[in-house]
Amino acid sequence: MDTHDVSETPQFLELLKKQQLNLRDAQSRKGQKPPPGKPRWETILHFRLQVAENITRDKNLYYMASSFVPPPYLPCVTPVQQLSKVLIGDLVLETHHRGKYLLLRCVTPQDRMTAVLAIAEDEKGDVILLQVYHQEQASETPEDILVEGGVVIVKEPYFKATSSGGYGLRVDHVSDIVFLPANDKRIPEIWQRPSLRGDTATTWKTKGNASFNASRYRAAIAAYTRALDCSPMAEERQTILLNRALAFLKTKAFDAALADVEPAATSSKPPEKALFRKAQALYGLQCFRECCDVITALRLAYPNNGAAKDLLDLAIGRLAEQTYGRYNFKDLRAEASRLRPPHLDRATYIGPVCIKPSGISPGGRGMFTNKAVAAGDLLLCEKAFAHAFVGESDKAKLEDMTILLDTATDRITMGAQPELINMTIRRAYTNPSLAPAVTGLHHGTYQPVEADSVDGEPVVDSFLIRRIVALNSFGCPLTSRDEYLRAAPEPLSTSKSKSAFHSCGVWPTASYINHSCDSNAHRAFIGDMMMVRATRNLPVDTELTFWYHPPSTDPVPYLEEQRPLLRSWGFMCKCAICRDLRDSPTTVFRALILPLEGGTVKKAAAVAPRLAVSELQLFLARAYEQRMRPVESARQALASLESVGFVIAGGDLTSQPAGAAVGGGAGAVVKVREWGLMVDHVIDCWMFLRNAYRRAGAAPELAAAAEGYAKTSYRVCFGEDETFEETYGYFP
Ligand SMILES: C[S@@+](CC[C@H](N)C(=O)[O-])C[C@H]1O[C@@H](n2cnc3c(N)ncnc32)[C@H](O)[C@@H]1O
Repeated sequence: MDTHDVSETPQFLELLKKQQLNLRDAQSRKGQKPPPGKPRWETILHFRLQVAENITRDKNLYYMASSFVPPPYLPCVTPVQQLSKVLIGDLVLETHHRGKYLLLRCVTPQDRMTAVLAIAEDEKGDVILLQVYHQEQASETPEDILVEGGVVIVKEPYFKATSSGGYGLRVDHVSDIVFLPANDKRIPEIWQRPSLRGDTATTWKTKGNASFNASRYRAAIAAYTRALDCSPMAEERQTILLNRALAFLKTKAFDAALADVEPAATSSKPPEKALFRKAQALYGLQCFRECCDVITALRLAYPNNGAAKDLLDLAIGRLAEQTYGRYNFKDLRAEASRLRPPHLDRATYIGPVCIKPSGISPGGRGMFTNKAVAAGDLLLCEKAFAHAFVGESDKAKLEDMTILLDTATDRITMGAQPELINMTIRRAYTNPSLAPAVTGLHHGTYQPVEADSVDGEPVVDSFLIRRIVALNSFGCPLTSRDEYLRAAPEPLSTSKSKSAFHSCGVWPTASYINHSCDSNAHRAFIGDMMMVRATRNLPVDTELTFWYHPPSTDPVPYLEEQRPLLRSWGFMCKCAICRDLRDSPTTVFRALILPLEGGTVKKAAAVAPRLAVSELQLFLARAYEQRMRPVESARQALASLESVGFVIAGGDLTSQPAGAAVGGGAGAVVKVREWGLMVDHVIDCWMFLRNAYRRAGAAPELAAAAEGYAKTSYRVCFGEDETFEETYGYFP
């Protein structure tokens, strides 16, 4: 939703078509052996040169990367011991070798492109290019994923032509590759490396500590695991587990950290470190109540632990956010402008809503109110499950953005989607307890595997996640308020350029909200937090909707309006605005003639919101205000609101005799009877009204009411109203 779709840009379309042709060509060789390739030495030398070239590449030069999505295939769910071994020479092209596995040793250092690459050999000495996707990014770890001399098992290997014209193994699912520890019995003798002298729990623990101190957490975890394999005594075992828990915390593997601290933390006299690390893991998993309980116990037993007090303060703050939706939005804004990426340490609040079968999305689910709410109420304030940020500078944009070309769906997007897919896969894989929040989201017709673990490891289907990200991710600005100000007319505008949403994220709870152009909820962003508020007064059990794609403010034909919805999400909207578009004879009639009927706008709420007309009236309200004509400005501002569905009682200045104090006495009210469509310019309409009432010398209640409605609209559009005065202070 709101992602930068470039599916109709000719140069990208051409790239996609070329790739589809290559794929078809490759498919025609399915089942064949590849022609004899370069000799082993040449393959290795060529790859080493490529790695060296990438290391010495001018770091000031950036190219926007492109990434092709191959046809989906399922992850292996058969345990390794039930698979039979094959050799490189047995592989045939464009084939998933189901029921088989390859044992490989890396014979070069790794290279990093979209995937991690290395040349690997089998036991016969044949070599092959290995491409492993969705591993930790270079920004997350200084460690190599494919280590020269390291041995891996590739389950059900997929052998295919590469985009550069060669051949290689492609591993898309994280659980389809097993990194064998050096002491693994499956490693043939010829590949075994000399063991560490002594090979005791203590030597491996010391090695783990050294790796940890060098921030090499993968290596530390592997060393601690080997130390545990050496059957240490109870006390040392506990130390090793607590050390490994800390390394897991560093890699954000909170489930694993929790499992490691649990024996010590639940013992009769839990050590301080065990309780503290348990509390940290619970915080990372957003289990704030449990986190508070553990730190409270820790503070009782160890009252001088200052770090525990700090963590308790944080956890109490998170718990208030999670339980009551109490956020300090000014702080959120300040952090979002300071932090890069703008990932805020905040909790998710799920307000008066529930998930139920939808009345709009056939056979699907939707989100409903579970009690009556008023316009402006907070329904949801959700922290992203994953959020891929694209920086503001041109250099950052080139670094962070990728063109994602999906050969199966013909969809091309520009932005951080490949990074978002990667982050989502990694988070679901690293913390299996969090995975269902994402894997349970809508995924269209994609049929995932049923198993969620194999060989004690989680199975995360990368193509399922790709599909889920395609159907459920949101494009987002750094903050909605700043985004609005960038594009707003003077004097609000801070820039002339209008930015597209290249950053994007996955907010699983908000993903249950279905689309309607005539929506009753609105989303806004501050960093990686999404606020969803009601745009109208809603009774209990109302299905909530917001825009996936905002309705056009220009008069456009119905089918054009539907195109992005149909292409990206596979449905046509049937809301009042769309019905109106479909049934009205011409766009000209809708845009111009109808509103002028009888000199006034036909009661908009009785028909359907008309954005194009509303914008025109807003323009007039502004023009009249600039010419100091409050009566006309108020009339146009009211008309603009009515054109987007507002039903408003009172507030009109026209009926007042010239020169008289207007709007006074018993009739001095302006009251919203029904809220309309919450487009951003609604705030301006209310502010023009407030100014008109003041300038015309109307009763102060009118100006106060108009400002109150402006503030509610501001809260809906930007998620908070704590910056209202700061933003609208310029109004006289
Ligand atoms: C982000 S999901 C929304 C939640 C989804 N209904 C579910 O069951 O999880 C997007 C999908 O919901 C369905 N959908 C959303 N809005 C719709 C609408 N107005 N009419 C029909 N289907 C809709 C489409 O299948 C779309 O691809």
